[in-house]
Amino acid sequence: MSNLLVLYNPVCGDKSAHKIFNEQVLPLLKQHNKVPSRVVETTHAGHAGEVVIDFLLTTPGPLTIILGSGDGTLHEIVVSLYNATVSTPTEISIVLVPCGTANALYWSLFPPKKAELQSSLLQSLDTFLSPSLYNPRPLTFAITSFHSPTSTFPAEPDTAKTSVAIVVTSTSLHASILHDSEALRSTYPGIERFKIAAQKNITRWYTGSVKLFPSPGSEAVQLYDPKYQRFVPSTTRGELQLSGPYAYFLSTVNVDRLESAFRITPLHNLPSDGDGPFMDVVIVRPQRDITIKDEEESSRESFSRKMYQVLMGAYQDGAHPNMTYSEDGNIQSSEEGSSSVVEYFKCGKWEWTPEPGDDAAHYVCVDGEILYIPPSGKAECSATSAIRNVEISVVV
Ligand SMILES: Nc1ncnc2c1ncn2[C@@H]1O[C@H](COP(=O)(O)OP(=O)(O)OP(=O)(O)O)[C@@H](O)[C@H]1O
Repeated sequence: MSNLLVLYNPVCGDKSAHKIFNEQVLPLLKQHNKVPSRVVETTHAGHAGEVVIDFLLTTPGPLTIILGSGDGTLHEIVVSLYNATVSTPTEISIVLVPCGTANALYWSLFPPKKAELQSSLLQSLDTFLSPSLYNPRPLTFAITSFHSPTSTFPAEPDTAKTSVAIVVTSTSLHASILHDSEALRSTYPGIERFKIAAQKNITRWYTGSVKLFPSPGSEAVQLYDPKYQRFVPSTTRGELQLSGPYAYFLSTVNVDRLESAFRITPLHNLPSDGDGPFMDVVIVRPQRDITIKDEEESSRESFSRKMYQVLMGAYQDGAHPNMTYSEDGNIQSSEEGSSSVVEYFKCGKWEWTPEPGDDAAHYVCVDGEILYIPPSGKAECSATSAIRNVEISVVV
C-alpha cells in the first residue's frame, strides 16, 4: 500500500490550485476513503522538493503524490530527488492535477479532444480513484550537466552544475523565449507571454557545435524522413556532428507538446530503433535553406518568417516535421521537397558547445529553469530511466 501525499502550488498558472483542491480534489479523496498522510500547500519556491524529501525520510516506502501544479513544480521535485540521498530504492507515482500555465506533461498524457471545449483536469485523479484503470507510465529523465573547460572527462556529475528535465531541455530560440518570458509573468500570467518573447527573439541565430549520440540499443541516431514518414538510421554510425548556426534546438522527454496545442515533438510516440531511453530533438538550421547565403541581418529577417511558419506548424497539430523546401526555397507542406525544414532526431544524448563570443547561445532551458553554460564550456544532456534510487511514474 502506497503512502499518500497531497501537494499543490497555490501561485502557479492562474492561481486556482487552492480552490480546485479544496472544492474538488480533497472532497473526491474523502468520498473514495483515501486518507492522505499530509496535505501541503507550498509556501515558497523550492518548497515542493523539500516536502517530498522530508516525507520520504520520515515515511519510507512507495509513495503516491497528488500534485497540483505546472511542470515547474514537478521539475523542482525531481531535481531535489536527484540531489538528495535516497538510500533505498523508491517508487513514486504522481497523480497530476494540472494547475500551471503550460502543463505540458498533463496535456501530452491526456491530449485535449477536438470536440471538447474544455477537457477535464481530473483525468489522472479519476484513474487513481478507479484502480481497474490504473496504468502507471514510467518517466524518462534528461540529465544536463554543465562543464567548464577545466572539467576533467569523464567527470563525476557535479550536482551544483546539473539539472534534470521531465519535459524539455533547449538552447537557442526556446531558451531565449523562456529567459525573457519570466520577466513578463506578472503582466501576462497566461501563455501569451511566450508569444511576446518569441517575437522579440525570432531573428536571432545561435552559433556553436552540436553532437548527437544514439540511444542504447541503436547503432545510429535516428532521423525522421518525411518522404517515408518514419525514422531511419542516420548514415553516420555512432556520434553525429552538426555544424551551425542554429535558429532552434530543443529536446523533449515524455511529451509531444509544451502547451495543450503546441505539439513541437509530435512524433514522440512514433517507433524508432533502440530500446533504451531516448529524447526527441528538433533542430532548425537556417543555412539548409538555399535562399540563405550569409548571416547578415537581412538573411536573419528573411529566415525569421520561415521559423515562424515552423512554429505555427507546431500549433497545427504538429505539421512541421513534414515541411520541406521547394526548389526555390519556399516552405511546402509536402514530403516531395528537396530537404526537410526541420531536422527531427531521436537520440540518447546530445552535447551543445556554444561559440565563446555568442552570449545568447550559452543559455539552456531545463523545464523552464534557465541555466548558463560556463565560458568556453558545454552542456551535455543524457536520457535515463531512473534518477539515483528513484523511479517515478505518472498515473494515466
Ligand atoms: N508559495 C509559493 N510562492 C511563490 N512561488 C512558489 C510557491 N510555491 C511554488 N512556487 C514556485 O512557483 C513556480 C511556478 O510553478 P509551476 O512551474 O508549477 O507553474 P507554472 O510556471 O505556472 O506552470 P508550467 O510550468 O506548467 O508552465 C515554481 O518554480 C515554484 O518554485
